[in-house]
Amino acid sequence: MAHDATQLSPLSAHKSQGLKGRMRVPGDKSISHRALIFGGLARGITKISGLLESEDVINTAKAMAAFGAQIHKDNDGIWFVEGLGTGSLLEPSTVLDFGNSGTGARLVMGLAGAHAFSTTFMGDGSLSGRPMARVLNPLREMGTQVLGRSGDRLPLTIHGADPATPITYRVPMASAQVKSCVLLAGLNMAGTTTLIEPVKTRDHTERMLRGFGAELGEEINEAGETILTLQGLQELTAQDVIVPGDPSSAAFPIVAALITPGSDLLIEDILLNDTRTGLITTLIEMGGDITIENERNSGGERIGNVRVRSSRLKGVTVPAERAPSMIDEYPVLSVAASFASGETRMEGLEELRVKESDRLAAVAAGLAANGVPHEEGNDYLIVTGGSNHIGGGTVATHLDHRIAMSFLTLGLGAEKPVTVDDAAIINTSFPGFVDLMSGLGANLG
Ligand SMILES: O=C(O)C1=C[C@@H](OP(=O)(O)O)[C@@H](O)[C@H](O)C1
Ligand SMILES: C=C(OP(=O)(O)O)C(=O)O
Repeated sequence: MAHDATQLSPLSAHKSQGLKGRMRVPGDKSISHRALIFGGLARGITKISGLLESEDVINTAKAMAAFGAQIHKDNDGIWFVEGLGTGSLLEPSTVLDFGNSGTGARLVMGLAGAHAFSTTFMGDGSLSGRPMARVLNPLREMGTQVLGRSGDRLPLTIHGADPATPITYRVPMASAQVKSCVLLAGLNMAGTTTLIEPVKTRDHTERMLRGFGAELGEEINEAGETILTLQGLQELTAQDVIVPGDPSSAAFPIVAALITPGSDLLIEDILLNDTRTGLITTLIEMGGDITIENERNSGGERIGNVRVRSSRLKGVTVPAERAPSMIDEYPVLSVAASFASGETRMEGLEELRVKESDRLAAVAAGLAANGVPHEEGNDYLIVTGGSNHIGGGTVATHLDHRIAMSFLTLGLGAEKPVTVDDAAIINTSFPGFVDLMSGLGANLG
C-alpha cells in the first residue's frame, strides 16, 4: 500500500541500554531495483532472493510489470521475473507511480526514454518536488520528447524517438541514478553510448550489466575520469540474484549500538562494495569499535558480517571526496557526531539538498529541536557533540525515511525522548525497522 501523506504516524524513541543480538537487515535497495529492471529486460526467468520488499522497490516491480514483464513471488519469498528482451518493452496502459523513489523513477525513465511510445510518471509529494532535468536532459539529447509541468518535475510524460540517437554524456553531478539512466537508455537503442563519470559513484548498474552477460567497456582517462562504453541492444540472459543486506539500512543499528552503552551487535551479510562503505570508514576513524567478519564474495559483490560495540566517539573531518560512498548516510552520521567529543565537519554535501527532503536543512532543524549545536552551510555541516542534555524535541520528517530513522536513533542515546512526526514513511526503504530495533532492545513507542 502506498504511503498516505495525510495520515502521519508519530513515534518516540527513549534512552536505551545495550542493543544486543545477531541480526540481518533487509536487502539492498539499489540492487533490488536493478534486479527487477535487468530481470525485466533479460531473456528467460531471473530468480531474485532477498529482494527488498519496501514501497520504493515494489513500485519498480509494478512498473516492470506494466511494461510487460511477468513477475511473481513464491511461498518462500523468492521473486521470479520473466523478461522481454532489450528494446522490446511494451507501452504501459497505466500511469507509473513511483511513490517516494528517486531511483525507481530515474532509472525507469532511462528505459522508457529509449522506446518509441508514451510513458507517464508520477510520485508522492516528495518525489514531485525533486529535479528530473538531470535525467531528462540527456534523454532529450537522444531525441526523447518530454511533456510536463514547468521545471521538469513529476508528473510528466516522455516519448522516445524512432530511432533514438545514442550519445556521449559527461555526468555533471555525482549521481549513480543519472549514470544508470543513461546506460539503461543506451542499452535499449541501437549504437554506442559513451558515459564519462568524473566522480565514481555506486557501480551496481555496471556490475549487473556484466552479470547479465552484457559487454561494457571501461577505462580511466588522464583526468582520472571513468569512461564507460556500451553497445546497445545486447541480449541479456536471466540470472539468479542474491541481494545482500543494505549497508544504508544497517547504518541505523550500527550507529544505535555505538551510542548506547553496553551494546554488542552482529549484523550479518551486509553489502561491502567500496562505493558504499564511507560511513563504516568514517565511524572507525571516529573511534567506533567496528570489525568486519567473514568477508567473502557473493554474486559479484563483496559482503561480510559487521560486529559493532558501544564506543566513545571523537569528531573528525569527513572529506568531500568520500560523499558519494556514503551519500544516504549523512543524516545518521550527524546523529553519531552528536555523541562524539568535539566537532565533526562534513563537506561536499550539495546533493543532500535534492533528496527526499532538503536533508541538510531537515538534519539541521532536527538537531536544533534537540539542542545539538551545529552550523549549516550551503554544502557543509558542522556538528558539535558531547553534550549530556540533548533530546526532548519533535522532528519534522518531510516524507523522508532517513530523517525519521536517524532521529529515532538519536532518541535511543539521548537523555530526553525524541519524537518524529511520521514513522510510516520508513516503509519506503526499511519495512520492519521498528520491530527489528525493538527486538534488539531499543525503546521505541
Ligand atoms: O543509484 C542508486 O541506487 C542510488 C543513488 C543515490 O542517488 P543519486 O544518484 O541521486 O546520488 C542514492 O542517494 C539513492 O538512495 C540510490
Ligand atoms: C536518496 C534516497 O533514495 P531515492 O533517491 O531512491 O529516493 C535514499 O534512499 O536515501
